[in-house]
Amino acid sequence: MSFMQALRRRWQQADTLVCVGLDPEPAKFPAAFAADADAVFAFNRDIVDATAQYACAFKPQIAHFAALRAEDALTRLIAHIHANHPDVPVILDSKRGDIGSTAQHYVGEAFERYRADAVTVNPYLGRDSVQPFLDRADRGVVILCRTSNPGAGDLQDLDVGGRPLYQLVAEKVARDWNEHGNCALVVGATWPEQLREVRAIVGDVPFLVPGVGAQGGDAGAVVSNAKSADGTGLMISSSRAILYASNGTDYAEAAANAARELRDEINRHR
Ligand SMILES: O=C(O)c1cc(=O)[nH]c(=O)n1[C@@H]1O[C@H](COP(=O)(O)O)[C@@H](O)[C@H]1O
Repeated sequence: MSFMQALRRRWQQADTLVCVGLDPEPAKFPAAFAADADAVFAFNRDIVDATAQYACAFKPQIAHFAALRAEDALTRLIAHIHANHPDVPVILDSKRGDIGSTAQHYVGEAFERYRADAVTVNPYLGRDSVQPFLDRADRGVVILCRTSNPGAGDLQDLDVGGRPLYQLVAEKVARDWNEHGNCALVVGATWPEQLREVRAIVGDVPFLVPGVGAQGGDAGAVVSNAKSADGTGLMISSSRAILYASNGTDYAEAAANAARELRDEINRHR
């Protein structure tokens, strides 16, 4: 089954638009992990198992693992998700982008090495840099459009023939790059107006929407402005607010509660 089929099925069957972000920061782990040599894997595994029922996707962020030399933990974590929660697709957040010959190796990294179902990609180098990802019709290509950070507009809002650049990115992806129907767009929860604008341009193309929780975005406004015609179309992603909801012995339960509360808040606005 392709990433898009798995995502749509998960939206329907589990009735959730929550994406659980996996961004390990050992300093924030509960004390019980201090003596655990495999803490990065063990903590994330516990979070995954506690939150899977509320998740339409998991999104491990690669730098959080690589900086800790924990690539092996990332490999095992994704294998654990596939084995134990096979209905929940995995988006590798690596925001890759390079000339085509190098991009091919990033494709191998995401889909062969880590066995992710989808990957985040930076479109700044243009279509040929994204093409090796687009060619993998079975995998999702999640393309940065209007990011959640305060400086998103520095470049993404620049005027290109009377329109901001992020709108052109949205249009190109939806009309030209999405030949296999495997594209999604990143639009931050911190920008409700832009969410509405991009939805109007791209029809039902799914959005990955980070920026609720720690970055302060309003999940209700995201849903009202950016849901697709059938009330889905969104992977609303939260990392720290779920992962570190408690650093006590109840960390897994607290993470599950945070994910459930986010799901319920989202569903109230659908
Ligand atoms: O592609 C992303 O996932 C992403 C895009 C974006 O515009 N903003 C953004 O915060 N992210 C990622 O989403 C996560 C947000 O984490 P929290 O703010 O803790 O929920 C981090 O892993 C970011 O790298």
